[in-house]
Amino acid sequence: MTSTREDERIDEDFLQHVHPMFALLRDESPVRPVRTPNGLRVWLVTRYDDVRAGLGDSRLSKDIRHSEELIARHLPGTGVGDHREYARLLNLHMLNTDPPDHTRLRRLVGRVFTARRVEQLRPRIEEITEQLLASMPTGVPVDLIEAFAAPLPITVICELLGVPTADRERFRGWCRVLESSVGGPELGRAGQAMADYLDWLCVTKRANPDGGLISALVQPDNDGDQLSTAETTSMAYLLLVAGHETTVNLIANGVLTLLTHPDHLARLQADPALVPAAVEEFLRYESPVTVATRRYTTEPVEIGGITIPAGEFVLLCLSSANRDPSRFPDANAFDPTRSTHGHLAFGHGIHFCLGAPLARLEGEIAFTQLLARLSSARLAVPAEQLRWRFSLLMHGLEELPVVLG
Ligand code: HEM
Repeated sequence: MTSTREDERIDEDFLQHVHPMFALLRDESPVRPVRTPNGLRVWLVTRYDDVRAGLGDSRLSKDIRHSEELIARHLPGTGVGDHREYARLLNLHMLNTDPPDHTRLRRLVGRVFTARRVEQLRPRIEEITEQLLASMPTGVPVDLIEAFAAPLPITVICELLGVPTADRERFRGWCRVLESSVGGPELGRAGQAMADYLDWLCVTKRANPDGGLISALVQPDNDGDQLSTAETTSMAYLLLVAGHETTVNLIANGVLTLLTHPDHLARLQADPALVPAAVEEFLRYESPVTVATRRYTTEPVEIGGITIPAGEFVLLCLSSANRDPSRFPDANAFDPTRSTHGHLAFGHGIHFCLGAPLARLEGEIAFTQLLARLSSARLAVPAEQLRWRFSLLMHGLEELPVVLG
C-alpha cells in the first residue's frame, strides 16, 4: 500500500511489513483514509503525539450502539455490522462503551481484578510455565506458539475466571474460531456456543460462588450496584479475548526478537534482572496490538493538521507510535536498556489495558524461565519465512518453529 488514494486497501503485503509501511505513512501522510481488508473506510493515525492525543480524546467514541449503525451505513449490504444474537451478548462490555457507562463497568471490575489478585497468581503461573516448558522436546522443530505461548495465557485466564478444567478444550476451540478470520456459519456457531456457555457459567457462579473472578464479579458492590448477567457474560468474554491473544503475541514476538538478537539474549542470560525491562521493550518494539480498537468521530476532529469529519472511523496505530523516532531515538533498534517510558502498547487514557499487571507478570515469568531453554535454541526456518497473521488488530505470527537445545 504506497499510493495516497483514499480507496487504498490494507492488504496482505501491508500486514507482512507493518513497520516499513508505518514509517512511510508517518513521513508522507500521517493522518489518512484507507480501507480495511473488509472494505471499511477508516482514518489511520500513525505519529506518536497524534496517537496519544487521540487515545485521550473524548470526541473519539467507542459506543458500539452507534458504531454498529455507522458500519451498516458505511458498508451497506455486506452483512458487516449486522447484529447477531451472540454478538449482542458478547459485546456489551466496557471496551465498547463511553463514560458514564464505561466508568461504571470499569469500577465494578476494577474492585475485584486487583493488583493483589494478580500477584496471588504468581506461584501458579510459575508452575504452569514450568510444566509447559518441561514438556517441550529438544533437538526437533516445535511450534513455540502451539506448545507454549498460547497455552500459558489461556490456562491462566481460564483459572482466573473459574472455567472448569473439563471445559477448557471446547472453550479453546471456540476461541480459535472467534479469533481467526473464519467467517460464515462456523463463526456464528462458535460465537453462539461461547455466548451460551459464558451465560451458563455466570448463572452457575452466581448460584454457587467459588474463589474465581466471575463469582467475585457478580457480587454487588458497597453501593448495591452489580453487573447484570448479560453484562457479566460480556465482561467475561472481554477478559478472555483481551487477555489471551495479546499475551500470546507478547511471548512469541519476544522470543523471535531474542532469537534474532543473540547479543541481547546473552546479555539477559547473564543478567536476568533485566527481564522486566526487556518485556517493556518487547511491547514497544514488536507491539502485540497493532492498532487500538475502532473509534469514531462524534464531531469534526482535527488531528495532525487534518480535519476528520464527524461520523468517520479512526484507527490509532499503537505499533507505529511505538516506533516513531521523534519519541524513541533509534526506534527501529531493539534495546532492552533504553527508556520505554510512555510506550502505548497497552493504550492510554480511560481504556488503558486493565490487564497490564497480569500481562507483565506472565511476561516476566515466561521469559525468566525461557532464558535457560533458549541457550542453544534457534529458529527452525529462516526468519524471512515466518508469516504474520492476517489481522490488522493483532501483530502475531502464524507459527514460530524453533529447535530447542
Ligand atoms: C501483552 C498483553 C496485552 C496487551 C498488549 C494489551 C493491550 C491492550 C490495549 C492496547 C488496550 C486498549 C485498547 C483501546 O483503547 O482500544 C487494552 C484494553 C484492555 N485490556 Fe489489554 N492487553 C494485554 C493483556 C491483557 C490481559 C491479560 C487482560 C485481562 C485478563 C486484558 C484486559 C483488557 C481489558 C479489560 C481492556 C479494556 C479496558 C477498558 O476498556 O477500560 N489485557 N489492552
